[in-house]
Amino acid sequence: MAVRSLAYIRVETRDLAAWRSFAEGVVGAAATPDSNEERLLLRLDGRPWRFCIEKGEQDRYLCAGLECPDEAQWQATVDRLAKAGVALEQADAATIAQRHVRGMVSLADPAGNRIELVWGNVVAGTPFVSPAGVPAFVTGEMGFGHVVVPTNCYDETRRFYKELLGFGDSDEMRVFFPGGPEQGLGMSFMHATGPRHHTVAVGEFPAPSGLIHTMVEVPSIDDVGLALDRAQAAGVHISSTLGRHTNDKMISFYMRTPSGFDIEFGCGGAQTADWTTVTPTFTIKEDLWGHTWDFGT
Ligand SMILES: Cc1ccc(O)c(O)c1CC[C@@H]1C(=O)CC[C@]2(C)C(=O)CC[C@@H]12
Ligand SMILES: [Fe+2]
Repeated sequence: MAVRSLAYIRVETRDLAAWRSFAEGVVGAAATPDSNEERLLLRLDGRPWRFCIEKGEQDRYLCAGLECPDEAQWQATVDRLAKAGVALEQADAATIAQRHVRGMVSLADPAGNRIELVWGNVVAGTPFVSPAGVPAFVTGEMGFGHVVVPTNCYDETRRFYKELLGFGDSDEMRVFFPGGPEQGLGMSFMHATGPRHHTVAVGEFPAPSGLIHTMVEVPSIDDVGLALDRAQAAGVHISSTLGRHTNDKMISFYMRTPSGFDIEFGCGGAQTADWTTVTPTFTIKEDLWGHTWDFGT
């Protein structure tokens, strides 16, 4: 009765052309033939798409597609949410077809972050070919990566993911900013049932775009370095230099998307096959090395 992975995200943008050149030329995602002036669908793997970028009036993150492994687990999770009094919106057939899933309800977490709870593994049937030569993205049963969402009600938001969506604690930390609160700002990294270290993290930070960042993973450090070269050549804002996180051991850098949030681009993230074998950590130094931040404007 739990979420296994991050299936997709949806994003709104005023500038679809900017997103297309960023996604294809820098990230190395592949725009699908279904893309048009209203909607850019981006592949990272054998799924029909992982990012849906929609033309709109604002630049902002819309929602995460969180996936249950099968219909029974999805239904049990939906029932638990309903019993807890969470407002659920049943998706119609057209929406389910557009998302390339088998079932979907939409809802919000206590901080107002939108979630589409889905099930179904639709296979595109054509190979993923990166236009930037990325050999592959590390996805599969781990999902495509993670999202870090903002919250102004930290404890309640953590409880929601753990008690209602079946997440477990991987790591917690307090982040100290100059002029920030003395007790620091909370960050909570939570795992779904899949092996990825965290699928959702919540941070006590504001995020005007709606998202702090989303992460994609590639097989090797050279794939990360080549992406950093492409980002710098394209004049993309580098939000953080290369570094290695203490908690999930990922080596990554962060860059600014046209919608104002960051993409973390990394490799070497820790995986756990059996979550009963690990004790959640509390990290007091965020990085083993690197990750110097430039939050920009
Ligand atoms: C610390 C950490 C561990 C694993 C991750 O996948 C990960 O993204 C992070 C960094 C989280 C976090 C952030 O995203 C925004 C800027 C933050 C708050 C910092 O200034 C330090 C930690 C950073
Ligand atoms: Fe991250």
